[in-house]
Amino acid sequence: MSQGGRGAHGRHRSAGGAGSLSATSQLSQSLPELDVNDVPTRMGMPVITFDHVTKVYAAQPKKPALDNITLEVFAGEFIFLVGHSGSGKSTFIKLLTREIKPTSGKIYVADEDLTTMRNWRVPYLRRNIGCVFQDFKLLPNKTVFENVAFALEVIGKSRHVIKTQVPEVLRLVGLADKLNKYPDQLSGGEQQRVSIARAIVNRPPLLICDEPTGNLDPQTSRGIMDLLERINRTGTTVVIATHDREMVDNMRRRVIVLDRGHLTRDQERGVYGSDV
Ligand SMILES: Nc1ncnc2c1ncn2[C@@H]1O[C@H](COP(=O)(O)OP(=O)(O)OP(=O)(O)O)[C@@H](O)[C@H]1O
Repeated sequence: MSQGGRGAHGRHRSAGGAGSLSATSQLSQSLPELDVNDVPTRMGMPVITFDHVTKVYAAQPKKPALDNITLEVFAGEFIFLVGHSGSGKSTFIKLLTREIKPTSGKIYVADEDLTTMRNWRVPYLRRNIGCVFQDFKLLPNKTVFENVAFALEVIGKSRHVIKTQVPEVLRLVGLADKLNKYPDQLSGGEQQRVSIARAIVNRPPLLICDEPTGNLDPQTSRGIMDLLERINRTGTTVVIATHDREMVDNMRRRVIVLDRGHLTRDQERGVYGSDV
């Protein structure tokens, strides 16, 4: 076990000032898709770097939501982020998607410095991060196909790309026969599969899941975790915030424990543990 001692590189990288096309290609170049048989851990550039990150919300000035967090996540890793309610997991995720900024410290996603990133670049960052939530967040008046297609439409993909990629990703998540169903015609597990399909249809190198099995029974949860593991094997880096003890203990992946904003454990092939 290591206690979060990886140490960030402390690099100072420029966000660059190029136009939107260049911004997209820079991000996708720096967040490469890996081959199934070539999933290095701890090699090359980290996908995520937290370098002495502290986040203090104005409403709680004396109690940092995250306190001096330093860690690195490498391409192809599969990580559980665990901790009691209020320990800082959602804050960690919101920092990664640049929903919020740290009070101090540096955050990099691939080579991009999120702390100095201009607002206009944030949508390009988010194209490289798929997000899955506990409550699925599907559009109720769109079909399964349309929900997934919408994620491509909003980033300007052509009809040809949509017609090819949407059925392909729905096959991958096991929903090829539900294309024309509406969310309320699906089980919870199926709805979560749609939301995973939507998150990965643009092939982001990083997938972040906030309590993906929180609303699901144990058997359905296992199916969702199998799917996330399969996605990880294609090279996608997966970060999962969860309270699902059984899942964490069964899967034995890297476990990062937060306790009242502190990183208290960073364990290879970890368990949920009695400190959570
Ligand atoms: N917008 C906010 N304003 C003020 N304090 C906040 C805000 N969001 C979160 N906090 C506080 O920051 C701390 C960390 O909260 P956070 O939501 O990150 O925890 P969490 O581990 O995700 O909890 P849960 O498991 O319940 O989702 C808590 O003390 C919380 O009350």
